[in-house]
Amino acid sequence: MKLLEVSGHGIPWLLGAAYCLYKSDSAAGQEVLLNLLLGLLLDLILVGSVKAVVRRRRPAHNQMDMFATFSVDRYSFPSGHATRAAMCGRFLLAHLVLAPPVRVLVVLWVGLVGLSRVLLGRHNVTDVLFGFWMGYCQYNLLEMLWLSPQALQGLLGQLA
Ligand SMILES: CC(C)=CCC/C(C)=C/COP(=O)(O)O
Repeated sequence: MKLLEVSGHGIPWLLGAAYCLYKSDSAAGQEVLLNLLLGLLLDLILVGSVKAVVRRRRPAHNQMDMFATFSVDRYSFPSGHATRAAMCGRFLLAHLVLAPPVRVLVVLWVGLVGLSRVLLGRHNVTDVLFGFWMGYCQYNLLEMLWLSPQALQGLLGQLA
């Protein structure tokens, strides 16, 4: 359960995407990884905002022993792990060429991350279900905001 928790945490995803971006030598790879990073940041902002507005307490039996949390993470609605798993799961399925068994594993991982949030006592079922829906929608938003290489060049040009 703890391993599933780490696998859906923001830090490994952010560090992993940043490292792959640093190592990537193809324009297509860089485009995908930069947009993944954008999605991960967007997820943190949106989940933090909803948590701060709704302020639903975590289940009473939860022990707050998670690593690297923000102050809003004392709230439980929605599950940030569920939003991230759903969004990243869709991202991987859409942007990586994966064999069918691996695609099944990705979907299984998304479901198991959600299940582990409830079994670890971190969340109520509704936090996770809403999190899955929100993560699914966040992926749609990311597709709409998708930064093309041209947009990136324009952005970097403006910064320089
Ligand atoms: C410090 C960073 C980058 C992310 C925090 C990730 C986190 C601990 C989210 C809380 O998830 P749940 O809402 O599922 O408990």
